[in-house]
Amino acid sequence: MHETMRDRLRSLPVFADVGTAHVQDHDVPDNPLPLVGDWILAAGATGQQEPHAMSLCTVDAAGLPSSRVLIVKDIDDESLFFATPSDSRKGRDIAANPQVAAHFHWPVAGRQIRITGTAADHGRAASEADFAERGRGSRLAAHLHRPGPLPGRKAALTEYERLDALYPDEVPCPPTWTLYAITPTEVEFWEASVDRVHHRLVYRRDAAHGGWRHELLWP
Ligand SMILES: Cc1cc2nc3c(=O)[nH]c(=O)nc-3n(C[C@H](O)[C@H](O)[C@H](O)COP(=O)(O)O)c2cc1C
Repeated sequence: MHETMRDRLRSLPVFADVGTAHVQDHDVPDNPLPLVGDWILAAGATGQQEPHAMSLCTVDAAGLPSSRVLIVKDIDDESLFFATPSDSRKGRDIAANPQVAAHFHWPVAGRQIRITGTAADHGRAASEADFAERGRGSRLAAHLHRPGPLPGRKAALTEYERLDALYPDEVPCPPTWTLYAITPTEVEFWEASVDRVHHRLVYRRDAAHGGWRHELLWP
């Protein structure tokens, strides 16, 4: 019998080999942000590639959502940071509507984190410091970003070579290169369990109390 796409998708294993260690009550910190960093590093230790890659969902002025993957460059007690051009689609969306959602999924660890919050430009000095720490290839490539269609891949390669010759030493930071801070209002930690009784721990920022409140959620 011909195997349909439906059959093939439904036969793929899910949560076949997830971890059995879960966040325990005594591990639950007051602030979720350091725990996000801990989970990224723990996912890396399981062999997960790019454990600091997250999807970021933005919404444009008309309410149309879009998402893409980004690298997290830093996490402090208030925010997660990523860098991108301010005139990119996501940059224009954030200028129109700072509400964002971010998401990590680490299949090997059987974990995900969902974040909602607001994104804001973290300032010129921080953006330039981020740019200065990038490798030469990615600093040059940042200058390739521009709106509108690319006539062909050759045009991008030729432009890259022109930039390489133009900037033999220092590569200047493009004025649009921006380090953004995502300040979460909600962070949910989710862990798969082989018995399907998954673990969910949600933190919500509590403005009145000036900190975070957390609770468990039904699977
Ligand atoms: C693993 C991975 C990491 C990425 N990291 C970044 C990043 O840190 N910054 C960035 O601007 N784009 C990054 N990208 C490319 C983005 O996903 C996206 O294609 C690009 O930023 C254009 O997005 P936009 O048109 O929605 O603004 C990454 C893609 C992948 C797959």
